[in-house]
Amino acid sequence: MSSEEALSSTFTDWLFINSWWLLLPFIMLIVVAAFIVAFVLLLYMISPLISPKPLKLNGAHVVVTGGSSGIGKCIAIECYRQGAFITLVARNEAKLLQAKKELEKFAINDKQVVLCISVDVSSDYSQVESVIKQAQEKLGPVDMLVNCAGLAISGKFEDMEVDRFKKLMEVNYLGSVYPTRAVITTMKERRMGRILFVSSQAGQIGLFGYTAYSPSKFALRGLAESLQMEIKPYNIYVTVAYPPDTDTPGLAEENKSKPLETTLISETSGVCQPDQVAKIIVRDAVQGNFNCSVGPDGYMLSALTCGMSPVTSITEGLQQIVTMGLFRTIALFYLGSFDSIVRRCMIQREQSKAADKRE
Ligand SMILES: NC(=O)C1=CN([C@@H]2O[C@H](COP(=O)(O)OP(=O)(O)OC[C@H]3O[C@@H](n4cnc5c(N)ncnc54)[C@H](OP(=O)(O)O)[C@@H]3O)[C@@H](O)[C@H]2O)C=CC1
Ligand SMILES: CCCCCCCCCCCCCCCC(=O)[C@@H](N)CO
Repeated sequence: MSSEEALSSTFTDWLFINSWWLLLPFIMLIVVAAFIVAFVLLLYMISPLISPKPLKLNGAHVVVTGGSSGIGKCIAIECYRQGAFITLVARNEAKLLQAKKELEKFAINDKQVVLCISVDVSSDYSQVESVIKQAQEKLGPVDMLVNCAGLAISGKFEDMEVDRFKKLMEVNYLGSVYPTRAVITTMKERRMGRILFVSSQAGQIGLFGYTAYSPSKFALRGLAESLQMEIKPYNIYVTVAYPPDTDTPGLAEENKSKPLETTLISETSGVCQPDQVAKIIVRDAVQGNFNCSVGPDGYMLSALTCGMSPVTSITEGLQQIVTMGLFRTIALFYLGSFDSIVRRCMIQREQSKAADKRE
């Protein structure tokens, strides 16, 4: 072998060895991609295992706080129509009796019972505990608890009386903690149950006028996430519902003192009918979905704000992964338009104030 030949053969060897190295990143890429595909397929395969078994409402005992009016009443009707036994909880007895009458029109068999209990869910835990005990003695253990009693007050931060901040936390947050605390032990013993919290779209985003209301609805999400992690092994499923403005006596009352900005911003997702909202909420609670949104804006908001919340179906998880960036882009436009509403209202107010002074 001439020295020239020897040189070229070492060069080919060198190239051969090095071209393998060059291929390595591609091989790794293919292996990683194969792993991802296999992982997704595996998740799909086990998805029926992680989706809870739907709750049978027929013959179940459903307790609805705030069940004498609005969304709560419609949720109670929806469950009653599917054969449930209902306990309505609220303060005003006349309204409770009126709601009971309305519910009874939807009976599907003659065994069904509607029980009314008058109590303030937010003031004293021992009272709430004792009325839940009464209800369980009469209609059996609670299969589903619907925390819907709530109050909305809107107004500018500096106009809001300071005690309103406390009031809203008491009714909307503690008023959901107490009934939940009162049913949870029995549910864990029975290894079954559903807990529903009615939050609001204002529990997903903070908006002008909701400095007191929004935090009380955000709090429910924190409670729900923590609680779900504790009770999932006991086969108990938590649902948080985030409705938009819904045509109820509660909304009519809130509208009497709503700032113009809040009205204009809330109009984005329109006004829903309580029976439609109730149907969606009951369906999600029965299925054991953690998240329950209403309408297209609600869907986008929920995907956008899912954070580390539990996922109840693989499809939901995949949808969140794929849509989040797009929805954030859309959200930036919404935020821009909300800012301009607020600025326009401010300028208008200042102009009319100046005009008043001149007169
Ligand atoms: N309507 C809407 O636009 C939206 C409402 N929501 C939420 O949905 C829930 C229901 O709202 P909506 O149907 O409009 O409200 P309504 O005012 O129509 O009904 C509220 C119900 O809660 C009861 N309630 C209020 N405070 C207490 C209390 N301290 N103890 C026991 N019961 C109480 C009321 O009865 P009583 O006064 O006799 O006690 C009534 O039955 C609320 O949590 C609200 O924040 C969320 C998004 C939108
Ligand atoms: C991709 C991003 C989409 C963004 C959509 C934003 C929509 C904002 C509308 C918020 C409406 C708030 C309703 C509060 C209702 C309520 O709880 C009270 N009325 C109770 O009485």
